[in-house]
Amino acid sequence: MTALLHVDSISVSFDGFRAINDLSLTVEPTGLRAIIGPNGAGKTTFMDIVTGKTRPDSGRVLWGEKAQDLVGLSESRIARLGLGRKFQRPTVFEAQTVAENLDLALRNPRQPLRVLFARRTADDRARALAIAEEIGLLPHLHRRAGELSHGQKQWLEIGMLLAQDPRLLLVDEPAAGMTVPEREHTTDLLRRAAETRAVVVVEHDMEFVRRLDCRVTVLHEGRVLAEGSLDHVTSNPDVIDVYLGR
Ligand SMILES: Nc1ncnc2c1ncn2[C@@H]1O[C@H](COP(=O)(O)OP(=O)(O)OP(=O)(O)O)[C@@H](O)[C@H]1O
Repeated sequence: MTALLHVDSISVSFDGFRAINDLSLTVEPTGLRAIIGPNGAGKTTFMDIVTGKTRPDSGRVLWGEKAQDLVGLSESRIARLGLGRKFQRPTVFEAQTVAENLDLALRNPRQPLRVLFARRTADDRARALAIAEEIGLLPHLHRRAGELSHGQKQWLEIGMLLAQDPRLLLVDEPAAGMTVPEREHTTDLLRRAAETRAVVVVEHDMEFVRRLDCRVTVLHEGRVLAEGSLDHVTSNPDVIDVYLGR
């Protein structure tokens, strides 16, 4: 299978400090991947580079069948190519209802002109309902997003990203601040989303990562320290030393 994303030997320094150090990493077109690692390992910087927020000093970020290099492209251009990013804190439109939030996302897909000229089609309506059901918010369609629980806001934002049908979804610490049932729902949601696209989850919570039941990449000092199943990486002595503690 051709990789969807191939990060090839990227490095970036901030004030002489190498936050990403010759990092190479490959993401397949479908499935879940968890990225873990101690504070300062470079997880956020990795996502910043892939999404065009930070430009690497060297290396390439190759995307899709044509291995297009994303380095130097704007964040909006990269998003339009099919990379969606979910930040840790939910950023939904609090004054709008769940339905309105999903509508906005559906009318703001990867073609920016569509948002200007779009009329709401029956198809959009059906998709909004399908997404609301998928994220578990069908009973809350007409509530303002600001009234939702933290977990529900996170699901709404994931739904808004799914509305844009990204080929790769990058999700930063989705389980933070969630109750146990909310975490279980989030796991299900991400796993289903990963049936048809790549989903990369940066997460500290090892129980959550275990539930994701996927390939895990451990970052340390800006490079890959270990990769494989969670059991494989957590039995690696280097990972135990730098991340898990003895
Ligand atoms: N814009 C910046 N300017 C200076 N240093 C930065 C900048 N961004 C990141 N760093 C440094 O780069 C290193 C990697 O940071 P990064 O946020 O990517 O780590 P992380 O793995 O996401 O950590 P955490 O788990 O704490 O979020 C850290 O030492 C951080 O202080």
